[in-house]
Amino acid sequence: MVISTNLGFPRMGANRELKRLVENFWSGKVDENALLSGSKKIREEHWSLQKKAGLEHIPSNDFSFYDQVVDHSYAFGVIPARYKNLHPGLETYFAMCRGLQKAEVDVPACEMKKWFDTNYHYIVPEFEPNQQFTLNPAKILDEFKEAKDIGIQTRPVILGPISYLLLGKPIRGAPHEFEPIQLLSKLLPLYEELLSKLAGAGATWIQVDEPFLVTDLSSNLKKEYSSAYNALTKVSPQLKILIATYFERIGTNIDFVINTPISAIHIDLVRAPGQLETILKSIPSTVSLSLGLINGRNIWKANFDAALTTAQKAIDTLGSERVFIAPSCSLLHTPHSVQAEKKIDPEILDWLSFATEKIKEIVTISKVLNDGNQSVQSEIDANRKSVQNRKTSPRIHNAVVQEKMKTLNPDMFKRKLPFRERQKQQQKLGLPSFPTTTVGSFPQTKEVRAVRAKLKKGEIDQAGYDDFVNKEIEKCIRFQEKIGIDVLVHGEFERNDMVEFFGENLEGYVFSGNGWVQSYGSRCIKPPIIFGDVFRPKPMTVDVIKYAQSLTKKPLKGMLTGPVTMLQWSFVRDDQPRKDTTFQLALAIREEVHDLEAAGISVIQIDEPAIREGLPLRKEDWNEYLNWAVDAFLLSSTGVDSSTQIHTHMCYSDFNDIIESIQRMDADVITIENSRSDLKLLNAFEKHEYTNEIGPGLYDIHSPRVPSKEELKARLQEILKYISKDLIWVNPDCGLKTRGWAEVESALKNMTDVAKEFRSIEAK
Ligand code: MET
Ligand SMILES: [Zn+2]
Repeated sequence: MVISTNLGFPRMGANRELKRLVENFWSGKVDENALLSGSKKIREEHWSLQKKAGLEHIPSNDFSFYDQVVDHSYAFGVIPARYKNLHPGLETYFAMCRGLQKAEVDVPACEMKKWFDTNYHYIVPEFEPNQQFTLNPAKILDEFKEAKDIGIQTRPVILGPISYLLLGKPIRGAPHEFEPIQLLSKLLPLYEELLSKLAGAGATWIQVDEPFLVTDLSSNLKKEYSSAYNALTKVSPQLKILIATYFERIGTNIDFVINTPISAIHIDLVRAPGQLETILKSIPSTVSLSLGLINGRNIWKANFDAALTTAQKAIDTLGSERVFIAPSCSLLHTPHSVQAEKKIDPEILDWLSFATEKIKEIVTISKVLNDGNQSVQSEIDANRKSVQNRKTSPRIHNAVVQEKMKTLNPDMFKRKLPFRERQKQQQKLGLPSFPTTTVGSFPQTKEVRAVRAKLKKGEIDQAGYDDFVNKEIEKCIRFQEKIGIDVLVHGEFERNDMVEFFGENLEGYVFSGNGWVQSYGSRCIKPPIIFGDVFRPKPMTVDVIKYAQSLTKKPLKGMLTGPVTMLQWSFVRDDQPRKDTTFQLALAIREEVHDLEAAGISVIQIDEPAIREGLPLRKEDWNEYLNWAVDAFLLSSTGVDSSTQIHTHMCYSDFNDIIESIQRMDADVITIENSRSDLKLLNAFEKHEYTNEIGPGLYDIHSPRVPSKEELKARLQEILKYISKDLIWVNPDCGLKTRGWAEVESALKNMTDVAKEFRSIEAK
């Protein structure tokens, strides 16, 4: 008999109840008791929902008030010294997550980082070389008991010791040679104690997540891994350990695993279906295999027939007793349920499956494998019909797009002239040295958002809305002219979000009403869904940009979101390679670029903030990705005259390892975020002799602080050490939409003054 299992359920609740609960707790609207009882209710609902669906291995401790990694830090006493004087309990916990400012206390939050290649962010643990660990297992044990109290035996989920340590960083000032993994032998006894307590409470299976097993690990970790799992498996004869890997193939890291007496291993067969064969060959006869068949990171219905074929292959080799059916990873990365979707077109809605539906899929597949089709024949028929309909629907396949894709030729991926010659032609823009610009958005004030909400509710009409936006644009332009910005922007007031705006204007996209996914803490995002061939039915930004340009004699920069970012920040099709979808997006943007140029716009920015986060987890896969990602950018940006200046923008700081790809993007100007990290990263541009123009963010827009002129001068001086002065642009490090006007005015004024000062020094 195969076993139906889940690796983790989204925490927020059907209507983001958890978000509201913790936010109300933070603002003092509800007390700790209300928080605890409210969250207990959410957990119970989620367990019951999975139980009712017929799922056998139901996870516990997949819940968190903020993030599962910070929960582990709290459970093992990994609390940085700066929080030690706070009240133990929730005050300390939330201070680590979000900082704390109250009478006499002012502590910043811990660093937050992306969870592997997802859009979920975790709180980075900080380890001291002589770190002391203390076990505080209450949360993990209590949640197990809570479920037991309502008659549900759960499989607790914990993060394995190797991955937990590898996710962390040394505290600031720790000696160079210190690496957190050196703490393993000290941490292990606490993991053993935790497991023994769980066994004591009645747990029989435990899921230990070791996602680092899908990354390139040094072989000396192998010893650490063996000693860790040899110890953990000895804790209790009644406790079986499942090691969970996800997001990529386990590869040769399987060697780490198979020599330890674990009871089961989970593999991601959605991301890495090819690994099944090898694993079936190497898996020891005492180990069960958990098949990650249902996509835990996307929103499409599973293809039952395909999943059943794969599962059958595993059963043929291992026997059904040793096979689990599972999602590819925790369902944390999918929304709660399609039940709440009232507005999505019914044809498309029928193709979707969120977490609740995915649980049912897992159960149905398990039933077929165990008892044959009889009891679930109607589900199988419905699934076949839906899968078939999606494959053949005219909504998905657009002949015009397909034809266009066939006509792509190498000339569409390069500018007509090399950068140096384009640079000469772009002198027509009449820009001074140290030209100033911004990254695009200006403050999205409460008022701007309120007017957009009114439009959505039908309280004002489109003309009224456009009128309002036009006035904002005019104000924004007058302000930029007044302080002497050289390349102006319109301010992006008409855009709710840089991806959603374009998604709404392109065909092939659909938007959920309630498809929220946790991004960090209580923050959720609702990624657009790309379901079909993408195309641009009509110009998207030309009218607004033309209007903005008509207000000024200075060059006005047209603002677009790049193809890779459009892809990365959406739920994407699983019926064609990501590359193909990205190229369709690129073609749509290329057409927009063309129309902007024809409308007289001679500076166009195509933002690609997400290009780096698309990097695969395995280094050997980087080139393939970077090749098509850069090609997509080139396809979107190169159809212009040499005198048209193409800008791009990226906001992250590690440029070193992809600098050659950035060079290949061949944007005339790139503005980058670098003000939060130090300027060392500009080394990348110097060392690799990056040839095009660069605007290293002169100040950090993520803080309301107004940088002084002295500060800005010092930074620009520093930048001059790395980048030759004829290539330097002066700009903030990202868009200004989250800031208030007062700060923006002062900061930009200081920035333009400093640029002017540098020009006049140079003139002398
Ligand atoms: C996350 S990058 C943001 C770029 C966009 N043009 C903006 O200014 O908001
Ligand atoms: Zn940015």
